Amino acid sequence: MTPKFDEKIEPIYQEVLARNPGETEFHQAVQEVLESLGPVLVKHPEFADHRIIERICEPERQIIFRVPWQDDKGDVHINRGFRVEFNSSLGPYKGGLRFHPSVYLGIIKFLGFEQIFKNALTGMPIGGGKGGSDFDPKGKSDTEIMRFCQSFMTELHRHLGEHTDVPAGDIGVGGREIGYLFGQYKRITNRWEAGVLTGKGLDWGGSLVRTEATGYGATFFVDEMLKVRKDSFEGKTCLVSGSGNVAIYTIEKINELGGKVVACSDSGGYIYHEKGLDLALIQQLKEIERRRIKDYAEYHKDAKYVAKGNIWQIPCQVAMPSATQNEINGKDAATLVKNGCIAVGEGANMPTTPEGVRVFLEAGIAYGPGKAANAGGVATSALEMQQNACRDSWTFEYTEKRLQQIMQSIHQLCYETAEEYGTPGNYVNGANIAGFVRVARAMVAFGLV
Ligand SMILES: NC(=O)C1=CN([C@@H]2O[C@H](COP(=O)(O)OP(=O)(O)OC[C@H]3O[C@@H](n4cnc5c(N)ncnc54)[C@H](OP(=O)(O)O)[C@@H]3O)[C@@H](O)[C@H]2O)C=CC1
Ligand SMILES: O=C(O)CCC(=O)C(=O)O
Repeated sequence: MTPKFDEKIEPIYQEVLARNPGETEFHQAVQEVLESLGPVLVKHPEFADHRIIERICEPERQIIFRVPWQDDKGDVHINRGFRVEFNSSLGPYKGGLRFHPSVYLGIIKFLGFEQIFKNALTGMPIGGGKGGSDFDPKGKSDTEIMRFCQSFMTELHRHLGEHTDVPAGDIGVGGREIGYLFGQYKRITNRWEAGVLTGKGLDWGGSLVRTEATGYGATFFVDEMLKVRKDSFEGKTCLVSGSGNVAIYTIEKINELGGKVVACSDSGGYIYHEKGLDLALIQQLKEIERRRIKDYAEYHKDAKYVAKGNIWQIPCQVAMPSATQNEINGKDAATLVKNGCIAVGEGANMPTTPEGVRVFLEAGIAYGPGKAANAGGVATSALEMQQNACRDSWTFEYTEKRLQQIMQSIHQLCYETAEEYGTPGNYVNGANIAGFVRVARAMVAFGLV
């Protein structure tokens, strides 16, 4: 599909393609933002004078390193580690670490690029970065995970600091991995520096609600989009892809708001349970036993497991992709719309292809892009940093209220910005423009750095 750029922006995009060959996910993330920015340059010619778009597309720093580790049999393995410190205009680099065999520089750069604008939308003092490794945690023992994390942090620690760069989790990195990473950071630096990582355990500097935050936040965002349409989750049939951290807490909050989630998935296939998913069972299988979603059907004979099935073919009113990038293509989007879907909220990062995004926008459904809808995770990480800075810990109720207010204000900002720029209801434009303008203003203020 041909991208639609303003004539001043087309050459910038061509330059990004030429300078970053083969990084298709990064190209896609840049395309999506740049398509929104034409009217911004008309309103703010100073951004063009300062070549803000060109500068924002170039990471401030990219770190690639070797991660050697030993498995339980004593065999040696070599993985590759990454940290892309993309933009520190609004605060220290902030963004998760992904451990997955598909990871390469193009994935980390797309995630880091998205993170710049997402973090700006939160209104909190955090810049954008992302990292990870092509290490596959699946099927590894706890001791293998520990040795890998220790080796990864042995290199990464020199680039981190509470005022410099603050990682957290993403796919394949949860509380267990953050524990091993924090332990190694503490050991190497001889500093108990809580603010250097977020997603920590509650006994050692973590924040209540950080575990739930991305899923809860995405659900709050969809709730706001529904309110604009004088609607709610009450009685809605919903699909949530994935069955990891984001998916689980999306399901929990949808249930609380009166919706019914009938299907979720993992990379093996999806489970369909017409009367509504048994969330306690999913948590037991995924969070505790680290099993596959197909095992759900062993416990519920009226549920159906479809190996390699396409979850988006199930009729629903609300869809919340919460697994990975490009999981909804143009055809899936058209199927969702045809089957009566009225709202899509992206818990995952860039889960919809550009063709899919176009289908949703043309259909006029409520479509909340990831950089706005899933910002609750990183926003609550920033709340964790605030608690660490004042050596405090807040209650669940207070922290969740703060999260909800942040999601409401992100929704409002995207909604109003879309209107201001002549595309009412287009949250893609609203999020891209509002996030970009915040970062661009700071970059102009700093001069040429
Ligand atoms: N954790 C957070 O706070 C935030 C996460 N996100 C985004 O949310 C998404 C999910 O992250 P999170 O829940 O933390 O990760 P988890 O590792 O906890 O869960 C990921 C889930 O997605 C599935 N999945 C991953 N890759 C693929 C794939 N290639 N094809 C099909 N299914 C896949 C996994 O299945 P399997 O186990 O079979 O691989 C698993 O069910 C990601 O896009 C992440 O970037 C966004 C904001 C914050
Ligand atoms: O909490 C964080 O710092 C990172 C969250 C994240 O990786 C994301 O928003 O995609």
